[in-house]
Amino acid sequence: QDKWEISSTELTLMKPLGSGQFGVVRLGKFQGRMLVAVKTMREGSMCEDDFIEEAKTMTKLQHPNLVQLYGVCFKERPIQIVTEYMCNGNMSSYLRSKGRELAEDRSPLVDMCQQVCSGMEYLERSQFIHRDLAARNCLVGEHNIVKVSDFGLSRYVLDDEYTSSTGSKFPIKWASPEVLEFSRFSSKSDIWAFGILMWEVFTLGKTPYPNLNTTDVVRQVTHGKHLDRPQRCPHGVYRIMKQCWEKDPMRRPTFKDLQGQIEDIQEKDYCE
Ligand SMILES: Cn1cc(-c2ccnc(-n3ncc4cc(C(C)(C)C)cc(F)c4c3=O)c2CO)cc(Nc2ccncn2)c1=O
Repeated sequence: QDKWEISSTELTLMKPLGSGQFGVVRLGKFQGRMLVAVKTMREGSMCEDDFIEEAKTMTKLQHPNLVQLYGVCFKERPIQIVTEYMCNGNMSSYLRSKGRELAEDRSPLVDMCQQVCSGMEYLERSQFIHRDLAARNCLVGEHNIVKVSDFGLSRYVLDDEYTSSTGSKFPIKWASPEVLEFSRFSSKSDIWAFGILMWEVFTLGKTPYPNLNTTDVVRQVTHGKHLDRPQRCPHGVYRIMKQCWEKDPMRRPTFKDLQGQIEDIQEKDYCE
């Protein structure tokens, strides 16, 4: 039995944590002691065989700012995906509920962006594309620890409403021009999404392009019109967001570049 294969006898399922793209996710116990999250795949929601093949690679992606994939139960169907547990849920809800406290001093907000950037820099270095980076797909643990979650899983979603760029569930507001026009995903389209995520952080979890419908968002993005600077967002931070929204993917920074720029802001903030 490979390390990444988990037997259902090693799992005890507990309270539901919510339902995601593939069905219910529950809190669980692994080997009777370690708290984990268990996704039980809803029939027909995922291309399971392709995912099981890829799971070996994904368990090897290990970083302090990535939600760790521990393994998969696939001997019985539906398959169950077992990951690290993050006690404070997704970052979007966390920003909307706890954002006030965070915004008293701006550094926790910059720090959350820096953590996501660090996890994404590791994925970039590993030539791994997230494809659906957004605050809702990051999770929060103790002490404002933030980790990137569900990276790469969108490749296995069978729901056309989500996968097709004209589908009702497609994340239009996080999509770069080349993704909207040609479905061309890359680490540079992850960079675009990271800029949108930074805007989510500094608006404490607002939905981007408020009051705009899909057609208007696509028109604005393809015509190079960007989100405005959020009220509580320092100009230095907004300059970073705008780099992520260069129309030409090759003119966007790398996550490595962004890591350095965000660290410079943190040092400047602390020295002020
Ligand atoms: C690991 N983990 C997962 C979740 C959790 C719960 C429900 N849905 C989800 N989601 N959310 C989003 C999601 C998105 C995808 C895309 C393919 C990228 C579209 C694929 C998924 F499979 C999920 C999923 O399963 C998650 C995220 O995978 C919640 C946790 N924690 C808490 C804690 C307190 N309250 C609520 N949740 C936790 O620790």
